[in-house]
Amino acid sequence: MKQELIRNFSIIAHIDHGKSTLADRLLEETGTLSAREKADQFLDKMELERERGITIKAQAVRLAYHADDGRDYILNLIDTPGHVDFSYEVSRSLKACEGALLVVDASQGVEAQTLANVYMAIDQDLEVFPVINKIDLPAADPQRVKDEIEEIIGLDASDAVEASAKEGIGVHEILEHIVQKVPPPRGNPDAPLKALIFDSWYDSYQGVITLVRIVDGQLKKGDKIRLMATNKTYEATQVGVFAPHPVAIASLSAGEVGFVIASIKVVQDAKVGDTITHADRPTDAPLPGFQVVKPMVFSGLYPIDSGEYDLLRDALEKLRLNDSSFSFEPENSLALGFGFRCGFLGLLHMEIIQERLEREFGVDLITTAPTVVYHITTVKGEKLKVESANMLPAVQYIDKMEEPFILASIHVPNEYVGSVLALCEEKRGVQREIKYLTASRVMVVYELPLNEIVMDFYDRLKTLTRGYASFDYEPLDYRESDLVRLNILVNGEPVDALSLIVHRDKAYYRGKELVSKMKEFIPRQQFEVALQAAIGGKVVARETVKALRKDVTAKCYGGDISRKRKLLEKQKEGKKRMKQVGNVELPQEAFMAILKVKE
Ligand SMILES: Nc1nc2c(ncn2[C@@H]2O[C@H](COP(=O)(O)OP(=O)(O)OP(=O)(O)O)[C@@H](O)[C@H]2O)c(=O)[nH]1
Repeated sequence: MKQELIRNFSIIAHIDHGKSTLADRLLEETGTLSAREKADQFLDKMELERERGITIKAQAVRLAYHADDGRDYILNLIDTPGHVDFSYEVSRSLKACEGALLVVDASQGVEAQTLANVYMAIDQDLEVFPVINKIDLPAADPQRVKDEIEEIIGLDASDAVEASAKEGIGVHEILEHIVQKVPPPRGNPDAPLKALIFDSWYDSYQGVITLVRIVDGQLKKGDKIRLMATNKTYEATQVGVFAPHPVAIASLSAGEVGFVIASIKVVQDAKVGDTITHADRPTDAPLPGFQVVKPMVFSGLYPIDSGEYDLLRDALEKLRLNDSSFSFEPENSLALGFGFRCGFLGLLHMEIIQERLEREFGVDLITTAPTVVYHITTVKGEKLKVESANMLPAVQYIDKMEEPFILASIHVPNEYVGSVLALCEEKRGVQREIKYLTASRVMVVYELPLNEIVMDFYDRLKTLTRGYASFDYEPLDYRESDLVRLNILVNGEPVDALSLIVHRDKAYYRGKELVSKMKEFIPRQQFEVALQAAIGGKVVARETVKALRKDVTAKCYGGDISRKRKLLEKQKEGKKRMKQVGNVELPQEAFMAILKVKE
């Protein structure tokens, strides 16, 4: 395939601005998708993705396009994840492209997430051109959005395409822009092979499938290949493209995008960002930018029924096969028994995994509140990484504690700036910048402790701004901080799974709020239940759940049996999520109360 007839591009968009809908339109317009497939958005693969309307895994689809200039082009659409948790994957997907469409909702305008990805694309020298989507909406204001794109991002929006992915307006024009504006790839097909892995996943029939962009050289079926990060060699048993279904081809050459199957057993051996070369004629240096992504957020996952421990372990192993950024190791809790401490890229990643465990694998879980990784220096000078309060050494052994900070950018209409600033201050933020992007939109930049973000920051931001704020963050550094371990005691027994690490200034307040929230969730039992919050040996708050007096079904007067049964069933359902702690039954909500504490 001649490189001048290839265009590799991706679509950058804020969540819900219409990326998947537009991608499907492009597939349809180029005849890549059959009528039957149009019913469903093709690019969002997993059921969960479709339900939540978010794109998780990057994918590449080859489109054949007969352009107005009479030539036949190959357009490779490389789909990128749309969430801050997956920004490393986004960066690698963009590396596989020469250009990007910037899709902006004509009624919403530029949002924080759009910005992060668009700057990433500009940094990587991609040709970025705007598409104003959803012009069919009554609230659409394409001119305002074009002005915003020019003012905020500094991109020329004068010939931005005005489109409606929903109604198919502007789709042909977008394809022509891709052909005319995105530069063709330039790689040397005769040089030693350099192929960038920008996605990989596990398939139970084929093993690991990697999506690659050939930067230099050629990759043929049967070639002996080497993955440079692990230095392991394999045979490329299949080479192909998604069009959109997998089609085997003889070889992929410089500039092309496709998949390689090479009997790789686990995704950990074919990490995103790694370089594939030939075993017998290797390239000198791998492609730059390879990173091993590290989990940022940790949480304990425990089966409600301890008999499901093996089931949970198998499910976690299956999920890890497919997701090299997810980690887990066995953990033991006095309160919850045997479970696993799991590491995630961020909160969304965590929710996705938890949901898949319950939905696809049928494991009922108790999850503990998410925490971050703290750096501890002991009095002996040892350095520890601690990701749960229970791993924290006793105070007398700790010399210094550090916590991770992030740089958060929040975009918000100016009427909400006051509340956003108050929230950031309350969350121990350090203000960096407040900037008017337009007359009515403001960008607020704060340095914030990640520990405060994993609690309830995002939900509160959304509530305070009625959903109008958009939020993006990147890791910054570790800073020394005055942190303490807050213990929760149920009838005098410390519940290890409920301990948490908090800033000293907040410990008293958080402890107080926590026990009062827990009180709401813990059903009355045959005896009184005391809930206490303590720092070290010092109790800082106490609440009591009074003993049960009445029969719950007593109010079902008149012997209405169906109603009575319903109530009992409801109770049974509730039981499923109960965990026996000492002699007290705690529901899942009590464990999550930590997250629901408002300050
Ligand atoms: N009115 C209107 N709605 C649209 C248009 N394009 C997309 N939508 C709707 O906007 C919503 C979000 O569209 P998606 O294509 O799923 O958005 P996305 O950007 O892919 O979202 P993520 O996958 O979460 O990144 C859906 O309900 C679409 O039907 C459009 O041109 N006009």
